[in-house]
Amino acid sequence: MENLNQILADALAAVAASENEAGLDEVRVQYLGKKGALTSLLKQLGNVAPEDRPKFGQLVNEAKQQVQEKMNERKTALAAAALNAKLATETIDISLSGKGQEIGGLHPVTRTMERIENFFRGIGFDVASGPEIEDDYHNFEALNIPAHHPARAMQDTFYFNPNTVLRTHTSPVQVRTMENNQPPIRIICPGRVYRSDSDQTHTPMFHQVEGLLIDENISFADLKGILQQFLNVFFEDDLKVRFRPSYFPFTEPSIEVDIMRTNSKGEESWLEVLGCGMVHPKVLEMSGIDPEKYTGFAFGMGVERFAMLRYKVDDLRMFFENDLRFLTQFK
Ligand SMILES: CNC(=O)COc1cccc(Nc2cc(Cl)ccn2)c1
Repeated sequence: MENLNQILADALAAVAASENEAGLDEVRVQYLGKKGALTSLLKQLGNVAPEDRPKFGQLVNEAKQQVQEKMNERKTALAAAALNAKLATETIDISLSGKGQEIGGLHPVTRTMERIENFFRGIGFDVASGPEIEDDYHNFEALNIPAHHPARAMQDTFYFNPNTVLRTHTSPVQVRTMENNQPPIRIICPGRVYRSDSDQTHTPMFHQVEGLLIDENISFADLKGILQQFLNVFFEDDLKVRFRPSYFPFTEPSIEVDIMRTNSKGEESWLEVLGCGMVHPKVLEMSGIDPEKYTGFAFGMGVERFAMLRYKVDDLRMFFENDLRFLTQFK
């Protein structure tokens, strides 16, 4: 009988000492299995006096029952511990500060284009767009740029083939608008343009906004008034503006517009900011608009140039390098 008590004590100690379900199962096999220590005791029933056999059998079964109950408790405890351990690795501390969602911002060139657009939308212009891959006619000929004109040369223009180019300005959008609409026409055409000469102050792709206003009785005074007002609003200053004679094949007269800049030492200088002029009668005529009935003016400006002036950026390449230290300043 003391043998049974010793085996029972060992079994209960083994259950309590089991670290995991596998260990617990080994204890089950060791004590309750077919060849288990407790089960084996029943095989020794033959050695027990007949009158003691019922009692002995009962004691052994009670011992097995006790071990099984302890094993069930231990199995439950081990499972709970395993679950808590797993949950502990998956807990999220909701009191931690969030990663935060960075808000984006617009590119300075985009901001400048929208600023220019907003002014002209405000005085009744529509915004027109068109293809960046253009045919020779819409990019040059319709603008009175003859075949031998230097602007058509390869050092300025990207050619796909003799008749297909990357547009060198957004004027073709204005030509297409004139071809498809009769006056009054009031549009601005912002967009990408391409020039094959690239160096420190020129990039092969840059942005322009051109404008076109055609109606009856449009005069040079309208041109001056609207562009003076645009420049004052854009630069938020009552600027001194100079309209200087120039030449473009598509306007007559042609004008280059300068604004007066004063540097930190108070020295004044004229700075060219855009070109404009009264639309050449031949350009109107080629696009189906009667120059005897209608007159108009047009202008063109480089967006990066305006962005550099407004944001005091001194290197054109900054706009294209996507350096976040530069771009995050414009959020
Ligand atoms: C950056 N751009 C500049 O310095 C000068 O741009 C200019 C100047 C004068 C006129 C135009 N555009 C234009 C368009 C048509 Cl459809 C007819 C006549 N003119 C663009």
